[in-house]
Amino acid sequence: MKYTALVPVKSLEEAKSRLAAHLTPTQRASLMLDMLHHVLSTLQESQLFDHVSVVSADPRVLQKAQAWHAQALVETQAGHNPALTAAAMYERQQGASALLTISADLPLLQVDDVHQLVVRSKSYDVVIATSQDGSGTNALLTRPPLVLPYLFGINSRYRHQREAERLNLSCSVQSSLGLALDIDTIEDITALQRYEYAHQ
Ligand SMILES: Nc1nc2c(ncn2[C@@H]2O[C@H](COP(=O)(O)OP(=O)(O)OP(=O)(O)O)[C@@H](O)[C@H]2O)c(=O)[nH]1
Ligand SMILES: C=C(OP(=O)(O)O)C(=O)O
Repeated sequence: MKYTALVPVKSLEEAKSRLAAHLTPTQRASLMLDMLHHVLSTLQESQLFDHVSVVSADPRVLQKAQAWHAQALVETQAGHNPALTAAAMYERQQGASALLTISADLPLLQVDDVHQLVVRSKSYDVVIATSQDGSGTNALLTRPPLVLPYLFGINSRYRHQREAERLNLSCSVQSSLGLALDIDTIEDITALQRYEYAHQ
């Protein structure tokens, strides 16, 4: 079984747009890259993946991805779902038998979170890791790749679950702090700072 991980990253100028009122463009780009570095390091440290890829339209992101020992995939189809679909087709061609798609903005992600996802995927076709409010998808592990179409966007957790049901795929939902706390809003940054203060 060849597990591969795929991390989609928006162009830095557009990333973290919900933080535009609070952070300068330089701060947003550097926050994004710091979080990406953490996610890539955690995936690599887990030693669960044949390799880790980053798909982005941004040359700066792709350059960093390579420097951090990930494979850089140029976004050939614009937008979150099309970019992932094209990249997943490529990974499938390269022999991936299971594919984890995971957000780049998970600063509390730990090896154990990733380990649990992979363990669960041995018994299910699809594993979904939810965002904090339960409505989004922060990670999606499918075996084989593309057995479920990517439906990221509003209420994607429910849309992925319903589509899995429609396609008669077994599906499990996982929630853990490391997978749930994605940094989108100023409230998320406050929650992260509180967590770090309490655990320092
Ligand atoms: N390659 C690629 N990745 C994307 C695209 N849209 C979103 N992502 C990535 O998908 C994950 C979740 O993205 P969002 O939370 O929607 O976007 P964001 O930049 O983090 O935040 P907002 O701009 O505030 O929506 C992050 O890793 C993003 O970088 C896209 O069009 N192309
Ligand atoms: C973050 C999500 O999607 P998008 O990036 O497309 O808004 C999601 O589906 O939880």
